Amino acid sequence: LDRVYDKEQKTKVIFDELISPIMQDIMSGINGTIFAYGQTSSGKTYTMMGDETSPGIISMCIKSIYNKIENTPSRAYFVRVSYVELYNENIVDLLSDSKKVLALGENFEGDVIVKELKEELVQNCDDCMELLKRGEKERHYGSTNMNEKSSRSHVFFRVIIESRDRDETEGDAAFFVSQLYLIDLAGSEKLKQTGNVGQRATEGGFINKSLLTLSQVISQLSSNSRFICLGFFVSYRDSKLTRILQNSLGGNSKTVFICTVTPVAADETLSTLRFATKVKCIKNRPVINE
Ligand SMILES: Nc1ncnc2c1ncn2[C@@H]1O[C@H](COP(=O)(O)OP(=O)(O)OP(=O)(O)O)[C@@H](O)[C@H]1O
Repeated sequence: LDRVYDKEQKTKVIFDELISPIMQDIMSGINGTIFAYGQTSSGKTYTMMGDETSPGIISMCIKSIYNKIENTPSRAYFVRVSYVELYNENIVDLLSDSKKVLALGENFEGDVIVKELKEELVQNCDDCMELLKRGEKERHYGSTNMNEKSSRSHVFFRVIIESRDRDETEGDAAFFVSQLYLIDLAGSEKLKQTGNVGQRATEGGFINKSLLTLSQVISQLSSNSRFICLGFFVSYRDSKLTRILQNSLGGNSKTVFICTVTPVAADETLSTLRFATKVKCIKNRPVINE
């Protein structure tokens, strides 16, 4: 693995050591993805969202983006944000008042997109944080025996950054376009440990199934990494989670997986570490999107 952090380490250290270099690239047209992956109650949401005393990775990324914008007056930046939840295999826009279930499709370049997804143009750091909070209120959380406030869905906060040199005339200017995906996955869970029944058990079933597909895709990518360019089969289509993440997992993105573990269950820790080891073998091919 690239780094191992113990429980004393602050999220800020992870940001400085692993995420900060990606933030430089994001501002220059290279896509980035940051995942939190691990069993239930191991600290994924704590790491990504933070709490009153410790800011999370997402707010640090937002601050870093606007810091960079303020310090680069020679370029004009346009920032758009979307926030999506995948709950029981249904995609819902957390920033839209309508709770309509959205479909997946492909754009002209063949990249997977969420159809009819609202993208908000954001002018400053405070507005962006406000959107994050607004979406956060709409997310599905629920109480289980393992975690009083357990994420019942996977959530994808996406920031799209376009920029051009202010000296060039608008029509002729080359645009950099990059997207940063910040993803808080729901955690794998065992019925015996969570004590879930009814709706919670149904949610747990969907969570485990999508994570299993993610794990299979990671296995295929890690063992066939050299052959992907030759069209090796990868089962992205087996779940919406892996379809949405197609580009971030085996394509044009610099991707960081933060894998969280807890001593509560040793076998789950082992499986998370195996997953992390496989992820480390995947070779993406990020390019500047101009
Ligand atoms: N590094 C940490 N320092 C202090 N508290 C933490 C830390 N990591 C997690 N916690 C606390 O542990 C509890 C579980 O964490 P969290 O909800 O982030 O887990 P999770 O992996 O997102 O779980 P789930 O998959 O069920 O949503 C929370 O009360 C959280 O505040």
